[in-house]
Amino acid sequence: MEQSLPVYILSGFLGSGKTTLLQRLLDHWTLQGLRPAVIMNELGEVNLDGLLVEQSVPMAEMLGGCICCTSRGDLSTELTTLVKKESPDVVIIEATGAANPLEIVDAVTETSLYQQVELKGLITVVDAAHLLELYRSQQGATYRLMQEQIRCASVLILNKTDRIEAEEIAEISEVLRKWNSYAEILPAVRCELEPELLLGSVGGVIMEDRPADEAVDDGSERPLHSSHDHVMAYTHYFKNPVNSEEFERFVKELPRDVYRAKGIVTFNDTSSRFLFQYAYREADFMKITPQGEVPDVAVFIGEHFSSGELRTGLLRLEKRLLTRPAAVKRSL
Ligand SMILES: Nc1nc2c(ncn2[C@@H]2O[C@H](COP(=O)(O)OP(=O)(O)OP(=O)(O)O)[C@@H](O)[C@H]2O)c(=O)[nH]1
Repeated sequence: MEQSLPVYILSGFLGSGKTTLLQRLLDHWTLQGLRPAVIMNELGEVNLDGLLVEQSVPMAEMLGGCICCTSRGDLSTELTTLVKKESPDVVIIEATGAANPLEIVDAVTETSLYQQVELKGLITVVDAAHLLELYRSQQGATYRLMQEQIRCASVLILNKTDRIEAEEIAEISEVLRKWNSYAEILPAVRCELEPELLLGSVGGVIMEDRPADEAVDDGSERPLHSSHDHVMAYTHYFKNPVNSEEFERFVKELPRDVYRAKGIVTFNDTSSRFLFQYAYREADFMKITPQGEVPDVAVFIGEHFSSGELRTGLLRLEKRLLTRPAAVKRSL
């Protein structure tokens, strides 16, 4: 199967240092011989940040609104078009400072239904001085939005530490830890971080395409790779059709921390393919005949759930896991 295209979301409040980081990451990928592409979203009609990005980097711009306030479909379409037109090796979405990142997560995973894209994680850049000031006054919409952006990050960059004292860095790090106990906190000035270190800390999503023999459940306690990270999205590409009743049961029994799921599946006991939607504990299945080549895929979005467990359950439905008697006994 083809490798999935990694997608990163870059979030953070206005002026926190997102563009500074974006440029660092683009330089890093370009030096590695990769072809990055960018989706930029600006509140104004002119993309000033975009002017700072190398002209050779393909870029889609969504101007005049914030991604989460315009239709989610727009971002999803934009991403699909960019992938088709530019065949990048990696995509980064710089979200406007006013956007709620969870809406963007939703739009990216929407695209996973039609394209081999995989949300790797969400990087949130925090302006240390700005947050400290807001934390001390504890109010306002900005404060709440920042809190939201911090809460759903898979890695936090505590930027602009040159603007606060050493004790304050410790103080604000504690605040970040309180709001998000999963994400690694990386203090920085001008987002000067080793890109490998940063990207390595994003974690969160299991690589789907491991060889089947690695996925054999031998009943041992060997933890699945990153199964308890702060996962926001798990994308599962099916290799086999599944039984419709078993799949419906699986969806119905999803852990509470998974609050959204969607996908396209082929059942081995029906003639049609189905689009399924799951939100707020309700599932909906619709017959579809997709245009073109569309993979069977399911995306699960939530907080702190174990993607390893979901993956195991789905592999089992696909009969890609060899369940040995010992393992069966344990689960009874
Ligand atoms: N003192 C200080 N300034 C910084 C640091 N990082 C970035 N800046 C400056 O902060 C300003 C905003 O940085 P950007 O990278 O454009 O921030 P942004 O989050 O993309 O801003 P928006 O596009 O408005 O959301 C720029 O003038 C940067 O040079 C830092 O660590 N310390």
